[in-house]
Amino acid sequence: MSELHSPVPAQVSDLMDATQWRAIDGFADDDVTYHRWVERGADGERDLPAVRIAFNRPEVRNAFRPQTVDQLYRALDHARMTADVGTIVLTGNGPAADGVHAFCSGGDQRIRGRDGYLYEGSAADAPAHGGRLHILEVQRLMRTSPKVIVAAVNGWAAGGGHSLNVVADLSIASREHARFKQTDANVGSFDAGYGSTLLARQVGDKRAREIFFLAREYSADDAERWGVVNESVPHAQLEARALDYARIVAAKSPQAIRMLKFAFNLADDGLAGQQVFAGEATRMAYMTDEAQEGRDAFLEHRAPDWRDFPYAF
Ligand SMILES: CC(C)(COP(=O)(O)OP(=O)(O)OC[C@H]1O[C@@H](n2cnc3c(N)ncnc32)[C@H](O)[C@@H]1OP(=O)(O)O)[C@@H](O)C(=O)NCCC(=O)NCCSC(=O)CCC(=O)c1ccccc1C(=O)O
Repeated sequence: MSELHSPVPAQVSDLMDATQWRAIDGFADDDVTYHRWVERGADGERDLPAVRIAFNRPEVRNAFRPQTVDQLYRALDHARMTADVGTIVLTGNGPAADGVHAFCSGGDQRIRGRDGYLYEGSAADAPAHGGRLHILEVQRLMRTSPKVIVAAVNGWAAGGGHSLNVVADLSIASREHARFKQTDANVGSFDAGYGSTLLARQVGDKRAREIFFLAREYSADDAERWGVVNESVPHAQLEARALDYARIVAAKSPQAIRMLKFAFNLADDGLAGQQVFAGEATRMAYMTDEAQEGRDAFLEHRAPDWRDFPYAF
């Protein structure tokens, strides 16, 4: 436990209990906020095994522009590489000035060019300054991250925001404010990858077609019944429930959790999924005396001695 308390961060959302979080150094971004779960007590402060990543553009229902996607990717990747983090809570800040809550409403249609979404202002000089569609890179990172990603759907999940909920490992929705609508076809877009295919796995083929083809709004309770979220909870309890999930995940074996996540993904992700699963299997193999003998024999310029390591039966 650290002796010092970090400053209590700004209250970025109605649901965030700021006393349970600290800002993470080097991430003073504005389109996305990134916080580490902490426990502050009389005897100091300690980090707890979850982070909170939130869209922070409530005035446009948390739509993402290229800068938003860059910041989201950077935070997710930092969380991926933080060894004592088991769970990533993905949510939206708000509500907006009109009182409406949003998780994410997908790509920002105001800056959509002919070949993708365009950077604005000084960011327009970024190396990849043409049209971007890199929320798909975020989706892939969500799949390959060994952490459990919990979507805390606090309001609108529309278009590409609907797809992010689909890609998350677990989802909880605000009973009063979460609303779901797959609007891609309304605006000439189509998530023909995870957003549609995994959705069909979750809700069944006919229902997935209905959600995409008809783009009708549905509620948190519908989402729970159909299997788009794990549970619908009272709005005020949303983030606390996500942290309950984080607490439960933290009580499990980290190795078992990541092997299970990658096993769930393997068939749908094809060879790329097999590679991710196999990478973890290789890591486990490296931990054995047998693999160490292979390495040592090479370094000692001798033939490996495998006699202690029988072929399995
Ligand atoms: C979410 C709504 C249903 C909410 O409706 P409502 O509460 O009535 O609010 P509004 O009055 O509509 O909105 C308030 C305010 O916000 C602005 N706004 C909302 N959403 C967006 C948005 N996505 N882009 C820009 N601006 C937005 C809205 O204009 C209002 O502002 P005013 O100034 O007051 O006018 C409803 O808002 C809604 O339907 N929103 C649009 C949802 C949508 O169609 N999203 C885009 C879908 S396509 C997509 O996400 C593509 C991205 C993607 O994932 C992808 C797919 C395939 C390949 C690659 C990619 C990729 O990498 O990007």
